[in-house]
Amino acid sequence: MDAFNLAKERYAELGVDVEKSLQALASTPISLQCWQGDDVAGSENPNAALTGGIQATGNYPGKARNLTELRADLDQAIALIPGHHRVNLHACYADLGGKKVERNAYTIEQFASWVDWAKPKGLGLDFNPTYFSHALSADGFTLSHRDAGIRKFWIEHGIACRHIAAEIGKRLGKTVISNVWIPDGFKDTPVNRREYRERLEQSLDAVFAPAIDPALNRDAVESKLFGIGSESCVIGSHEFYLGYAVKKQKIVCLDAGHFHPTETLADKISSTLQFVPEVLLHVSRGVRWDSDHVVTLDDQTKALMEEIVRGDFLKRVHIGMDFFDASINRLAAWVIGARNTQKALLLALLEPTAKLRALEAEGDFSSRLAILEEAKALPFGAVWDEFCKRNNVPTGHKWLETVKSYEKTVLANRK
Ligand SMILES: C[C@H](O)[C@H](O)[C@@H](O)C(=O)CO
Ligand SMILES: [Mn+2]
Repeated sequence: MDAFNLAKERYAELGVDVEKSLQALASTPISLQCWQGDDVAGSENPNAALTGGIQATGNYPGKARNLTELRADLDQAIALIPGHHRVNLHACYADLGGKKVERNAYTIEQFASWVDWAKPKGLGLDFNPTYFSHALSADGFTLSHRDAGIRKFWIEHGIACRHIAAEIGKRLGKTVISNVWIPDGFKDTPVNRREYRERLEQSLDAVFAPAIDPALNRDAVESKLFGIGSESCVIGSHEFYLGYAVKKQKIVCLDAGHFHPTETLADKISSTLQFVPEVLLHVSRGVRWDSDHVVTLDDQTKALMEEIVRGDFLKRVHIGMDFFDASINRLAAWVIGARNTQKALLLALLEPTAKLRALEAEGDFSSRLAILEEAKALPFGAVWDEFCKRNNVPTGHKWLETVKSYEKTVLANRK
């Protein structure tokens, strides 16, 4: 018997249907963040500084210099990730065609070429208004700004982006998840947090006022603990957005790097989903701070996927990645991060959850712990390899050969 069929038997002994797990994995897309391909430079002015308290560190050669290169890199990375996936766009990746268009005047016209690229591949797209790297966010404030004119500009940008997202959803026939993240915050202790948060609530109400078909676009809000330059206070904190999302029934975006290092996203899934309809994940890896390292198959990511599967939440959780590592091959970063996110999910899907639940319900916590620990030694690798084979992507580290050859033939020519 081959390794996969032996693995199937081992899992079946614990009541796990491997084929069902593989089906669930195949129908769970991962949204690949386009900004990993060019260090969050965007297409408006790729040489402008990245602001908003986020940083891509490293200078690995070959970063995409325009949308054509970025899409080619995405195509190559996606070809090495098993399953069907999505690409997460930021508004600053508008296709301006050499024209000057302000962000509050963006329409589907600036994103039509993304749709044309995605549609024949069956790729879904997600969207984000861009509230950073812009003259009107230079002092670190956008939707909560004390200047009404600046707030108006960013509200208009937010509304424009929701309409763009809805049109993308319509053209692709796939719902777009739009995520609002703003950098607003204080380096030093403010004395009027209240006023900033009241203004943020009013601005968000204005952004979300136009009714949009939820089958085309759904809105998420993303909190943060601190950023570079907003160490003392972030206006859009977790409590702020959780409260807002519960009140307005919006999607809560949980970024793995946006909490205190001793907190885990895993524990937040079931409590958040008790009060809001859906959760969007920014799967990431903070090393000592919100450093946006590439996702590894670490305990945090495994625990996160376990909670989603154990709570039967897969249909209510959108899985996206958010890291930007410029110190390694940028395609490799996408592939490593996405494959690890999927491996963590597969591990969770292969857990003998029904058996464990029954033991827990009986109060037999000794057996629960014993089975949980023994399950860690089950032959998961053979199931992962089978998933890769069925999806015509390389097993093991063989995908690296393709990335290396792409580096030599394509990336090396980008000087
Ligand atoms: C580029 C993204 O919008 C950004 O990373 C945001 O999601 C975030 O996590 C900021 O820290
Ligand atoms: Mn994020």
